[in-house]
Amino acid sequence: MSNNIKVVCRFRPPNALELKETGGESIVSIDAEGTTVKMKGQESMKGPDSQGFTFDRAFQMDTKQEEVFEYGVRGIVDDVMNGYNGTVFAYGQTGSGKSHTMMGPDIDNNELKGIIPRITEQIFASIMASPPNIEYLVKVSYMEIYMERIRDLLAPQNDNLPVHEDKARGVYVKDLTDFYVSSSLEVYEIMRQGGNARAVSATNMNAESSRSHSVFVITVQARHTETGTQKTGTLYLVDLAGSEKIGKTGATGQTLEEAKKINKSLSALGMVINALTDGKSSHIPYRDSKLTRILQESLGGNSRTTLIINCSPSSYNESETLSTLRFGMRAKSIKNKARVNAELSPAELKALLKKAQRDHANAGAYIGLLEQEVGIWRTGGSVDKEQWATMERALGLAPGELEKLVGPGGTAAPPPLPPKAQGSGSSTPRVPALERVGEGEVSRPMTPSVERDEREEWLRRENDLGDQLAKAESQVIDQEKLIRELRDEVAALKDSESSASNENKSMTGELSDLRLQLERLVYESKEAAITTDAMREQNSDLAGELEEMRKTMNDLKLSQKSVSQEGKDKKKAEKMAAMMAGLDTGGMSEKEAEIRASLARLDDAVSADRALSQEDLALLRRQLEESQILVREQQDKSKQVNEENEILTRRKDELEQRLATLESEYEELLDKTIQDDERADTDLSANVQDIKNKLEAQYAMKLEAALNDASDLKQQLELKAQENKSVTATLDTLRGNHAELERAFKITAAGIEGGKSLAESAKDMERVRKTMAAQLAEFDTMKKSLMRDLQNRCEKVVELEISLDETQEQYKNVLKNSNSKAQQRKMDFLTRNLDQLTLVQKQLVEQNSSLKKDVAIAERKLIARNERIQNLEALLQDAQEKLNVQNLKFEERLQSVRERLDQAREQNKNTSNVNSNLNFGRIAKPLRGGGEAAEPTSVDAKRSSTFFSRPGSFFAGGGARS
Ligand SMILES: Nc1ncnc2c1ncn2[C@@H]1O[C@H](COP(=O)(O)OP(=O)(O)OP(=O)(O)O)[C@@H](O)[C@H]1O
Repeated sequence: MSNNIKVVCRFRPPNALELKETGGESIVSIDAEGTTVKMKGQESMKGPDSQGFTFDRAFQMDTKQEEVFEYGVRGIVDDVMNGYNGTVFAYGQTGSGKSHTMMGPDIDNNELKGIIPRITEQIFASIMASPPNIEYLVKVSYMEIYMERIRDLLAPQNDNLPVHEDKARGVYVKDLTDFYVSSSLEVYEIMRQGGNARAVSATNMNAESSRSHSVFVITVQARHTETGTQKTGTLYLVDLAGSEKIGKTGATGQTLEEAKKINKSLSALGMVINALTDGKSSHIPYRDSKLTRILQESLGGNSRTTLIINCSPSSYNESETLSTLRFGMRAKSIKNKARVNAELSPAELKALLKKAQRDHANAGAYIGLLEQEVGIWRTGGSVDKEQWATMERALGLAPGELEKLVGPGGTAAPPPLPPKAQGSGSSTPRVPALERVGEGEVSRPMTPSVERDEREEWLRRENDLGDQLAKAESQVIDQEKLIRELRDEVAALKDSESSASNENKSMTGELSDLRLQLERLVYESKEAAITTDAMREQNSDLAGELEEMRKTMNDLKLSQKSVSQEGKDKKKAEKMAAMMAGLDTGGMSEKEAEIRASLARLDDAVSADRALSQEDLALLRRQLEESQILVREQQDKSKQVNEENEILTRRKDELEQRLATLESEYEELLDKTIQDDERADTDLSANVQDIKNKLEAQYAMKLEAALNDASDLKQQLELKAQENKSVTATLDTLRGNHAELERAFKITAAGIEGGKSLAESAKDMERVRKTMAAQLAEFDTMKKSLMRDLQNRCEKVVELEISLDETQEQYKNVLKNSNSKAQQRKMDFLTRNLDQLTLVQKQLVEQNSSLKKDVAIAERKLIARNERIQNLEALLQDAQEKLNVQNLKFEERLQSVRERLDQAREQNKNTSNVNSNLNFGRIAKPLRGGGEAAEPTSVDAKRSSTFFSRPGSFFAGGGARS
């Protein structure tokens, strides 16, 4: 039965972009019948396009989903339920509303849901309404054609399925997973699962644009449970990829490749339509693309097909809309030959067998007759023309009877055996479908120039080749993937190699830098050593200078000391002079001289035996008185000396006490000064310590000297006491002498007065004289010793005073040390000098040590760097070795990955039938309706049940509507 493709056109409302670009103005007008579309755009006004495009139906922008379904699709679903194949195509540019039409924006929304949900619902509604003696099996599959590869969306790992064709099934996709479904919800779930697996890539025109063709297949098998007859209707729901020109999508690179391939299948579709409609092509290029190959039956074959062309009403997409409308127009004239896909029941098969057996028996009888005739002819005999072997004669029919049976112009096909020849004689009804099978009628377009007998073999071979091709393609793809991975790996390795070489370079650079640094360090080290030596020399020079300065300082100190000693001596001499000046020895000497002169005169008088004159006596008396006065004076002086001695002793004690006080004060002050100095400058602590030590040494010396002096003074005091005693004794003696002199004078005076002899007087005088002389000598000696003693004492006192002065001076100096500016300056100067010297020395020492350290560090660094260089070289070598090892490992791993991949593929193939998410659909679920066979509820129900409600009607050809 021939039927044209139904083409409907649907316009969508202008989208945001179009509103923005053109203000939403529509350039489309549809006539009152709703069949002809006219475009008002510039391009459309030229040529035949200006006449408009007439379709089965043209839908306005505001057409409801239901309307499109009712007009364009419902009939096809009915036919599918009746065992016909059906196809619904959605064609149009990206964003023209294909998905909107096919699926709809919301499955659960009654108004908005698209064709596919409505089809699903209608199928199950029809099943529910069908009589219970018809058993249905509904199964679905979902695939995508992307980049000329068929991917199973319900088992996405199968991404390059081959297309097969055989006599029984026609064209089909091998190994495509199908799921049995028993409700719309299950269908939706499967669609969702498949939709998730779709390859979607955004383009500039529509963010949700799909650049793959999707094909949703619903197969409905209906089996009459009583007769066993079965028919199968397959519905293809095809959402084609965007038909726009590549330039407009802004596709480049990979997307451009995709677009080209997609366009290849779309242009193949166009070529097929052209070939089908131009009326002269003997070859239809179905095999040019996977899409046209799968849809071979839908285009010019065994299918009821509706093409929905989706268009934009805006001038912005005018050229795309025009090309879409032209496509629709061309497709409109395609003629299909839809037929029911029925399978023979056992009874039909039996009838067929019987017919074949009968034909065989007829042929056998005819052959036997012919052989008989041939035998006659061969033996030279002849057979009358009337007796020639014919089928009629073989079958025992009257002449012309066979023609009556098969009809005029019939073929030489043997007529059915007469009832007698049919054995049982049971009548088998004529089955047109069986006759078609017997006649080899095939509604599918046949491959030209291939003999029908060879066709099966040819298809088998083609299928095998298709399998091999798919396998090879998969292998190629895998290989390409592998190559890509290997390329990536190689690139990564190259990168790592280049980075390693860069690292190597940088390390080499670093190495050379390090070497340079090393050389520089060696050079610097040498220089430092030289500098150190020079510094050492300078240091020793400076140490010498320091030593000299110290010596000079000591000399200066000594000279200062000697100067002060000289001054001290001078001072001492002066003091001694002043002290000694106080001691009036001259008077005594004069008196002594006078006494001595008187004694000499007395001696002279005694020796001359002359009597002493009154003058002499008066003189003697006077001298005696004077002597007495002198003695008294001497006594006074002695007393005075004693007193002075006591005073001196006291003063000495005082001085000693003061010295002790001063010493303690000095110590305190020294400590204080040192502490102050230490606090003020801890760096000077060493110097202060030096000074302190020196001062302490000086102090110890002075203390020792003072103690020595004190002990000397004690000794001298003892001596003095002894001398005092001796002076006292002398004084006593002198007193005795004086008393004796007085007595002698009295005697003399009495003698003179009493008339004693001169001789006695002379003797007495002599005695007195001798005594006096002895006493004088004694006195002289004593005087000398006293003078010596006095001088010594004076010296000691002076020394003590000087020592005291010095101590005071020192004390003052110490005081000044903290106060005196000059001293401070001097001290500061000296300290500075000392500091500077110390600093210089320190610096030199530090420089020296730092240089030594630097040299040591440099040497260490050098060693470390050398080690690092060696390490780095070793690491580099290691890395290269590792790289090689890794390379080998990688290759091994790659090999194992390949093997595992192959294994996984194998397993996948085996397990592809198991889908955890869709585990409800792998078992056939026969569905039976609860509808009344005799009273169908609707036209559709009628359609779906006509077949089986009247068994005879099946064989009478419950044909699809044309
Ligand atoms: N008839 C319509 N009524 C209202 N909106 C529509 C209609 N047709 C399409 N649209 C809207 O236009 C936009 C694009 O539609 P859709 O996605 O169906 O285009 P498409 O042709 O399937 O695109 P693609 O080729 O990318 O799949 C969507 O937002 C959709 O809702």
